[in-house]
Amino acid sequence: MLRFSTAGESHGESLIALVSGLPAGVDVDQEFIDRELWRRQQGYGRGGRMRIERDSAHILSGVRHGKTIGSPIAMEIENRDWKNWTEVLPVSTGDPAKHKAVASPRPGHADLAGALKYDFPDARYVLERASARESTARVAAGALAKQLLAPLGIDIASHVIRVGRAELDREATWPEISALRNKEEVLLGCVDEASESRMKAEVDLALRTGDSIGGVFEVVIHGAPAGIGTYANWDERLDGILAQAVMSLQAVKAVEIGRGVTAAESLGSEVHDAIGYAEAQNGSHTRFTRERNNAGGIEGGISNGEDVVVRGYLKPISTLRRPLASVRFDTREETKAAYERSDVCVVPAAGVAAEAMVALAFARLVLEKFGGDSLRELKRNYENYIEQIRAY
Ligand SMILES: Cc1cc2nc3c(=O)[nH]c(=O)nc-3n(C[C@H](O)[C@H](O)[C@H](O)COP(=O)(O)O)c2cc1C
Ligand SMILES: C=C(O[C@@H]1CC(C(=O)O)=C[C@@H](OP(=O)(O)O)[C@H]1O)C(=O)O
Repeated sequence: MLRFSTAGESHGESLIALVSGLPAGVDVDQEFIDRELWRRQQGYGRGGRMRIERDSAHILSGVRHGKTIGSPIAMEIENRDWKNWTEVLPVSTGDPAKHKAVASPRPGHADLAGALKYDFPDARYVLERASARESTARVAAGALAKQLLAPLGIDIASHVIRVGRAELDREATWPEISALRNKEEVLLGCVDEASESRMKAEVDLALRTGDSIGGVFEVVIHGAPAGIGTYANWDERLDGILAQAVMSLQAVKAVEIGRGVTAAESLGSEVHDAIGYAEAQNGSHTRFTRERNNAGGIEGGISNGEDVVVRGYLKPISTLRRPLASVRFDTREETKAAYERSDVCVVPAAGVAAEAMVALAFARLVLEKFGGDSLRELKRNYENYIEQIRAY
């Protein structure tokens, strides 16, 4: 079974990703992993921290001569900012006088709920692990899942469809979405220049006014066959599994499959994707066709052979330069919420982290369905099934 977990705090020495259950023989390209980590660091509206970090995964185990060997893979990503925090946040007892309290909880962040739960006098330790710095380790793990899926012809990319009130005003195609990954400069990860400059104006307004902003990203799985996930049991449905994977990311407050949100206000004839039949097209595993994909490639909890489309809705960042009202942890006096520094907009970065989560969730289901202790065995099983689907 493909499993992964992460460890590490935002200003600790490093982050750890531990991935087990990958078959042997999968190519692991260090440059690809680091490029994914770079992509997660990009986007207009990020704070000062991204000028400090230069994320790179150091592979500690499970890979030899550039290929997986079937044993657990541990990766370490250094926090460059750690050296600025060694006295404030030492692992050993240290000097309590050096502790820098996060004295008043930030509405929207984990500060208050976390301090109450773990019985901390302030929120310093809470934000250390609640921080989305953790998503770095997920991206490193997700890069391995992507490298498992690539030889099966399954590819995953994301783009931004909303920042605040500014929305992408046309449909995006797969070639456009996938090409965004090759850009050397990322503004807001949107396929359309005019829409992107409206999105930038939304971020500028938040920056100017000491506010913050959220938005919507879309993750697309391209090239997947029909038949992944099942309606047979509630916890095996592909839509449910992807929703949990994406919702687990910091600041994601809603998940949509295909056009799930607007479907609720539309008629069935406008929503459901009529079925046709034609000769197999390039790259398509089935000869059943759809003119549109409002279902987002999933029906009955099963992939139906169309692109799988998952959207994540991000609330605005919680830390505000012009903070909301809060209360001091120590005296209970009214004050403003804590502010040190912060991102203002993270929609493209969250999209990259969501790609990783989607890749890990999908790779797990692919491995469960097709099995195999080596990539060769997996590919043989997979290609057999693709043949079956083609011949249906
Ligand atoms: C890539 C990324 C970067 C983030 N950066 C910040 C930040 O700089 N400041 C902040 O207050 N929240 C930031 N967040 C959001 C918080 O991590 C998140 O709101 C917090 O952990 C509380 O969790 P919740 O929003 O899921 O309830 C970021 C989220 C993501 C995905
Ligand atoms: C470090 C990252 O994001 C951080 C996520 C984050 C939060 O509260 O989630 C708060 C900020 O941390 P800091 O106060 O150290 O600047 C962000 O920079 C990252 O994305 O790699």
